Amino acid sequence: MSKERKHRREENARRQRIRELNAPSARTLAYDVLERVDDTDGYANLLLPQVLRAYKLPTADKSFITDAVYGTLRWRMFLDAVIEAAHKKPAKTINTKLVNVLRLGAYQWLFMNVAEYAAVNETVIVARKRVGKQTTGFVNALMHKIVAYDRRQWEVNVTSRIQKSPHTAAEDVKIQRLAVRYSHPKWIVRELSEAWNAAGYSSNAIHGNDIDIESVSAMLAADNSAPAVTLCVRPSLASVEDVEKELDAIGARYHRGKLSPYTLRVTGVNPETISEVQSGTVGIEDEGSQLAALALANAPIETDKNLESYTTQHTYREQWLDMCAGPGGKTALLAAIAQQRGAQLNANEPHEHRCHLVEDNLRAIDSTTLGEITGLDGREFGTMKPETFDRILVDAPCSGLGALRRRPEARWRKSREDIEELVDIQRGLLDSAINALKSGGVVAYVTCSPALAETREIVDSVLALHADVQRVDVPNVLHGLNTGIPVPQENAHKAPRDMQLFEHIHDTDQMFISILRKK
Ligand SMILES: C[S@@+](CC[C@H](N)C(=O)[O-])C[C@H]1O[C@@H](n2cnc3c(N)ncnc32)[C@H](O)[C@@H]1O
Repeated sequence: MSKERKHRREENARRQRIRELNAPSARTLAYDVLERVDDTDGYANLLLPQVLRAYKLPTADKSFITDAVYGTLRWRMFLDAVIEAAHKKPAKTINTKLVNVLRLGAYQWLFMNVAEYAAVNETVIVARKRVGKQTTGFVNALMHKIVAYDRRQWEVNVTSRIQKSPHTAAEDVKIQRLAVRYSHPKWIVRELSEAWNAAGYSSNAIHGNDIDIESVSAMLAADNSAPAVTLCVRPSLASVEDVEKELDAIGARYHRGKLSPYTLRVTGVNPETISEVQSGTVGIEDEGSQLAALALANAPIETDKNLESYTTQHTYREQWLDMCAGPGGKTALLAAIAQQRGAQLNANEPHEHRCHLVEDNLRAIDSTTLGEITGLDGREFGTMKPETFDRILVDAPCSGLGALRRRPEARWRKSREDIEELVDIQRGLLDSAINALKSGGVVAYVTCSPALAETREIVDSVLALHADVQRVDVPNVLHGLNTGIPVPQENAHKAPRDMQLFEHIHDTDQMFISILRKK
C-alpha cells in the first residue's frame, strides 16, 4: 500500500472515530426525527431510516429509536393528556419543542420500561441539548411528576377527568375517554365504532350509536401496534414451500397466514433481501389485501361467452381489469391467478409514478397474460369500454382509516372532510366499473377504510342506480377458499353480506370488500 493511501485510510478512520464520539445519543436522535416529522409534515417511516443510515448505531439503539419515535407519534394524545395533568395547564402553554421532549420522556417511562431515573435524567439532557439550558429545571420538575405514577394510574387519572356536562351526551363522554385512552382523534373513534356496529360481527345487541366498548377498545389498541411483515407468494410464480426453504437458509422466522393460502408472515429479515421478492414472484402485501383480490378472482360469474372473447385455440378468455392499480400489489396477485387460469389482466393507474410501480410489480408475469396498461381516470371506462370485462377490481382511493397502524402520524393529519372529498370519486369509479362490466360479470369494490360513508353507503347509492346489479355474499365466496376466515353473522333476511375485515379479528388492515354482479 502506498504511503499516501495508508495516510488517507488512517485519516478516514480518525474522522470516523471523532464522528462516533460526537454522535448524538439514541434519545437525541429520536427527538430529531420527531421534530423533522412535525416541521416538514414528513413521514416517520421515510425520515427515520435516513437518520438510522446516517449514524453507525448498534442494533439495540436502532430498535430503541424506532420504538421511541413510532410510539411517541402514536400515543401523542394520551401523552399530552398526561403532560397536561402533571403540568396542570394545557400542553399548548409549553414551548412546542419542549412538548416533543416531554412526550418522548413520558413515552419511555409509560411504555418502554425505562427506569425512573433514566426517564427523568435523559429527558433533561435532551432538553438541554436541543432546546436550551434554561429549560432543564422545568423539564426535571415535570418529569418527576410524571414518573410518580405508572401507566395504569395515568389512564385512570386522565380518563376520569372527562366527565359528563350539561352539554355533552353520555355517548360523547365514552368516545372522548376512548379517544384519550387509546390516543385517537374523537372523530376516528366514532367512525370505527359505527363501522363495527354495522359490520355484523357483534353478538351484543348494539343499537344506533351505542358503543361496544370492549370491541372498539380492541380495534383502537390494534391500531397502536406495528403490523407484521407479510409476504404474498404469487401463485404460479413461486411456491410457499420454496420460499420457506429460502427463509430457513437465511435464518428468518416465519409462519403461514391463517386466511390466505399465499401468505407467509416473517420476522428477523429485511424482506427486500429475499430473492423471490427481488424477482417479483413474491410481493410484500397485507393478508387483507390478498383476500380482496382472491374474493374477486373466486366470485362466480355468468358472463356471455361471445365470440370476440375466444382465443385462437377457441377457448373463452376472461378479461379482468384492475381500475385503480397503483402501486400494484393486488394487480400482481390477480395477474398471477389470471396466468394460471388463462385469463387476461388489464391494469389502469392515472398517476404516472404509480403506474411505473404497477409495471414493476408485474415484472414476473408472462406478457401474454397482460392486456393493456393504461393511465386513465377510471371514471372513463364505463363510456370508453362498456360491457367489456368479466371481473373488475375497484380498489378506490380512500381515507386509509383502516391502515392507521402503518403510519404512526397519519391519524393526526386526517380529517372528516377528507372522506367527504372522496365519496364522489368513489361513487363515480364504482358506477363506471358497473357500466364497463359484461352481463354476468362481477366487480369488487374495495377500500382500506371501514368508514361507512366510503364503504357500504357508496355501494348502496350505486346499487340504487342500477336495477340490474346485485350484491354477492362475500363471506360465502371467502369460505369457498377457507372456512377458517372469521365472517359476519347472517342477517335476519339472509341478505348477501359485504365483508369488513378488522385488525383485532383478522390481524389484517381493515379492508372493506363488496362484490356486485350484473344480471
Ligand atoms: C388504494 S390505492 C390502490 C392500491 C392498489 N390496488 C394496490 O393494491 O397496490 C388507490 C389508487 O387509485 C388511484 N386513483 C386515484 N384517482 C383515480 C381515478 N380517478 N381513477 C383511477 N384510479 C385512481 C390512486 O392513484 C391510487 O393509486
